[in-house]
This record gives sequence, C-alpha cells and structure tokens, in this order.
Amino acid sequence: MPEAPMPGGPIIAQLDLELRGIRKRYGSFVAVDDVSLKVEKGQFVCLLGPSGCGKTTTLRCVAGLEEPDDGDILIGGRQVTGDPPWKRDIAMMFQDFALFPHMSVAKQVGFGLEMLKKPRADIAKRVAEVLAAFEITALAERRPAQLSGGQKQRVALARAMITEPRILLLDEPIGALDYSLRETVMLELKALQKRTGISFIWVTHDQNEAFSLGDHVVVMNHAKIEQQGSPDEVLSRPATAFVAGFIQGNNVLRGKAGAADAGVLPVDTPDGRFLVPLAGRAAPMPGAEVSFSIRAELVQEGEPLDNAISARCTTVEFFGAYRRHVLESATGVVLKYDQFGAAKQRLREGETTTLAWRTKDAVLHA
Ligand SMILES: Nc1ncnc2c1ncn2[C@@H]1O[C@H](COP(=O)(O)OP(=O)(O)OP(=O)(O)O)[C@@H](O)[C@H]1O
Repeated sequence: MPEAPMPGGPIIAQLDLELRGIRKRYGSFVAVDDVSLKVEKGQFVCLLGPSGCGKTTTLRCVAGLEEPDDGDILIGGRQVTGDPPWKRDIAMMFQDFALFPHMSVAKQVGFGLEMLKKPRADIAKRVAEVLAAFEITALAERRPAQLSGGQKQRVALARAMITEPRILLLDEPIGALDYSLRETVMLELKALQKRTGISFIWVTHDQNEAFSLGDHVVVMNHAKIEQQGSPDEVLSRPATAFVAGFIQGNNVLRGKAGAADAGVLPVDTPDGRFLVPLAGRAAPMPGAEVSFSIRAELVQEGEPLDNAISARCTTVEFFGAYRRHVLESATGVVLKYDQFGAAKQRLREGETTTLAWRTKDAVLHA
C-alpha cells in the first residue's frame, strides 16, 4: 500500500544547515542580529559583507565556537545547540590556517580522526590517502614553518576534509595567499566542493570570490542580512541601497517618490526626475525617501533614452575588456559608466556629457 502523504504539505528535502533567528551579543554590542538562513544539500554559500558586519561570528556560532543568545541552529535537521564543535558534523578552515606549529603535516591531517577516537591503523591508512589526494605526501614530516602559503592551505584543507564533514566552514580561506595563487585555488576548491557534495559556507569580504563561487550569496551589514539569493539575483536586483553601493558597478540615486502610474514610479532627485519600475514592489507613499540603482554597464552616453543626467568625467580607468568612467553630476552625485570594446567616441577626463538609461534597467530598493 502506498504511504499516505505527510500532513501539512510536501516533504521538504533535508537541509544541511538551517539558522533560525540567530542573535549574538558581546555585552551590549549586537554582533549578529536575527540571522536566518537555509543551506541545501551540497550548496556553496558565500557570506559577504564589510569588515565587522558579523560574518565570522555567524560562522563561529555554526561551528560551536560561540553559542548564540537566541535562535536555533539545525545541522542535517538536528538541533546542535550546546554540542561541541566535533559533534556537529562540520569542519572549519581559517584564513591563517590555524595549523599547530609543532605538529608534522601527517599528524595535523590525522588530528580530526584522533579526536573522534578512530583506531590507529585506520587513521594511518586514511591519512596516507588524504595526503596523496591533496598531493602533499612529500611534505608529511614537515612542520608548518617549513611550508609555503599554498602548501599550508592544502594541509589545512586536508585536515578539514579528512572527517568527511557534512559542512565545511571557511573563513576567508584564500585571504592569506598571493594574488597569483588565488584564482587557481578558488577553482580547485570549487571543483572539490562539487566532487564531494559537501556544503561549503565561505566567508569573504571580496565580492569577486562570492559571486564567482557561490550558488547562494548572503550579503550582511551591521549584524543583519541585507539580501540573500543567487549571484545573478543579487547582482541584477540589489534589494537595498547598501547592497547596491557595496557591489561594484552600481550607480545609486536618492530622491522623493512621486505618484506611481502603470507600474512606474517617478523619483525626484536634486539632479532631476527619473522613472523607476516598481517591478512588484508596493508603490511608496508620494513624498517618501527612496533610492534606486542602475548598473554602470547599462548606462549609455549621449543616447536619447527615458532618463538622462548631465555629468562631468573626473576619472577614466582601464580594465582590459572595458573602460570605466567616473563622473560627477551638477549636485555632486558620483556616477559610473562602463564602455566595452572599441568605441567611436571616447569620453575624456574633464569633459561634460549626458548619461542616459532605459527605465526598465533601473532597480528600486526597499
Ligand atoms: N569576542 C568578542 N568580543 C567583543 N566583540 C566582538 C568579539 N568578536 C567579535 N566582536 C565584534 O563583533 C562584530 C562582528 O565581528 P565579526 O568578526 O563577526 O565580523 P566580520 O564580518 O567577520 O569581520 P571581518 O571581515 O573583519 O573578519 C565586530 O564589531 C567585532 O569587533
């Protein structure tokens, strides 16, 4: 006989991690405020935000290195409140790699299994396998001081992965590496994550890392989540002025709402009136302070489009595939305009021009 469906709707696939309203205070200072997050099986999640916004504290709560004051943490559907780190089915990797200075590479890599009190012979066998998999067998007897940055990173990763955790927590894991190594290591880690199906929660303040690696990007500011979604959602539809300003390449304008008509909101700014699609948002009250953004690559120069602003070019920066122009409007608003490939006309520093964009390309913030 087929099983009766569970009451209360469809069965939801088990999540690797769920945070429900996490709050963490240090004295009267709130470091993490009402953070809720769902991590699906095998997902690559990036926590992105400026220094001090609470990313590391959130990660430390998941790891069991801090206990939240409020909220629930579920790993694989199980409440882990009060459990020590080694009982949480997680592993953690830090920016400075936190290797034990007096321990050989082989000993460090086996440390997690020793904590779990596995038989000696099993540990030795597994360590040999993992050293080989991470191509560090030749380094087995070295101490951390005898390793390069890239080698330390591999050792730290091998040590974290040996227990085959459900979730790997990575705090700025490539921050200490030379720029030349970062790209390669990022690709390796992404491939490793896909191959193993382990969920990665990767803390970074580098948006390039977050948007190129994450399946799900969580943007934090002042202890709270400002926005979370796919990289594409966050990039193309920043939910708040903070997110738009934090992500490179957005122009943020502020003004007062007019009366919305046919899904379009007029916004009066010191630089003139602009039209912004509501795109599903409720129309703000006329007179309310609002903000919106337009991506620098969607701005055009000298084209007769719905929205136009006069601005003076202050800087031109070259980025290989495109040129970024930084401009200033008559009222001092800084604007960016990107030009790709060979262009007929080149805007130069000191010149005044008209920037324009289509109404559909503007994004209204909450
Ligand atoms: N043990 C502590 N005692 C007091 N305040 C703390 C403690 N740990 C963190 N904080 C404060 O909590 C806030 C959040 O810190 P957290 O390390 O989580 O930020 P972050 O987003 O990871 O920053 P960064 O990118 O600089 O590492 C900061 O203002 C920090 O000074």
